[in-house]
Amino acid sequence: MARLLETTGLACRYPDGTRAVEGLDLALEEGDLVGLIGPDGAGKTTTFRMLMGLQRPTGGRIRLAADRHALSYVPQVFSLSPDLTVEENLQLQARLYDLKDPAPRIASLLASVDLDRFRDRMSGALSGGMKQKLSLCSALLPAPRLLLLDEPTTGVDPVSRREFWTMLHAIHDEGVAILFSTPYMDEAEYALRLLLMDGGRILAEGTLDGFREEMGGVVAALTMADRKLARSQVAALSPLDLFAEGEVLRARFPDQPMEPLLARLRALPGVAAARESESTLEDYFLHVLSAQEGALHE
Ligand SMILES: Nc1ncnc2c1ncn2[C@@H]1O[C@H](COP(=O)(O)OP(=O)(O)OP(=O)(O)O)[C@@H](O)[C@H]1O
Repeated sequence: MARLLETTGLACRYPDGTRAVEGLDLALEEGDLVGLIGPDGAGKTTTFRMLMGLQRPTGGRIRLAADRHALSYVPQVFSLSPDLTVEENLQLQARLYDLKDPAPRIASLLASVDLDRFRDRMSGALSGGMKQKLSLCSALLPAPRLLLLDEPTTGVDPVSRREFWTMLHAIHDEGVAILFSTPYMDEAEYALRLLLMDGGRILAEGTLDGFREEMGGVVAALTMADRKLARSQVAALSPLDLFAEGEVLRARFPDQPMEPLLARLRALPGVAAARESESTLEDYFLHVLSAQEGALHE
């Protein structure tokens, strides 16, 4: 697969001393559909801004295989004019990209995201989901080979989110490589490859199945009658990982038959119920973070 973009040791330290990105090695290729997953403040936006040439790196380098127009970007915040209609915004962008005869392309892009009915609506009056679709059309106007999307679904309702992912997959099927960021762990399922980012660094790279295999073990999800008691009782069984997710306690144990383990857990004081669970990306994130903390304290 042809390499589209590569960074080595990419870093950004803001003037106030914040190290937003540290030593990022990233390679994106044709056919890629990569999710950059990390909590608020992980350094995702800063990474995108550096890739787009909007933020000057303070270390490392970026190599673009194709020319800059092969790269398009949908920023996190709606950045088209609210005072222009949907169609006018795209006409303006087409002019900025110096596209010849853009009308048929604008029409087909609007139809592909079901926005053609709203072409005369002021962009500022669109819903969050519709604004996202318009931003997507704008980014696709110059027919990019690589599309960068910074948290495209943050603040979008669940139905529109699903619809947005269907559209993105169609775009990917047409041969556009995609790098998206998200703080939502459940959106990992939409990516073919995952990069987990925190504190300006990539903590892990791979697939959800690969992460599950690496972690190994079996996971039990416990409902607690008494949180404190349940936690200390389960901790006494020396699980590999243990953390609370809302009202549920998740515990990962070494590989073993599930039913006897569940029976043992159900019998513990403070535990109301126990069932088998599949490892999630959140489990892996916490697993990696706690392994790092462990390494720091060794
Ligand atoms: N202009 C700036 N000056 C100083 N620090 C900044 C600046 N912009 C971002 N930061 C800090 O850099 C770190 C990374 O921020 P960044 O916006 O890249 O993260 P993010 O993963 O995109 O999170 P979010 O979803 O909150 O935007 C954070 O600690 C943030 O507070």
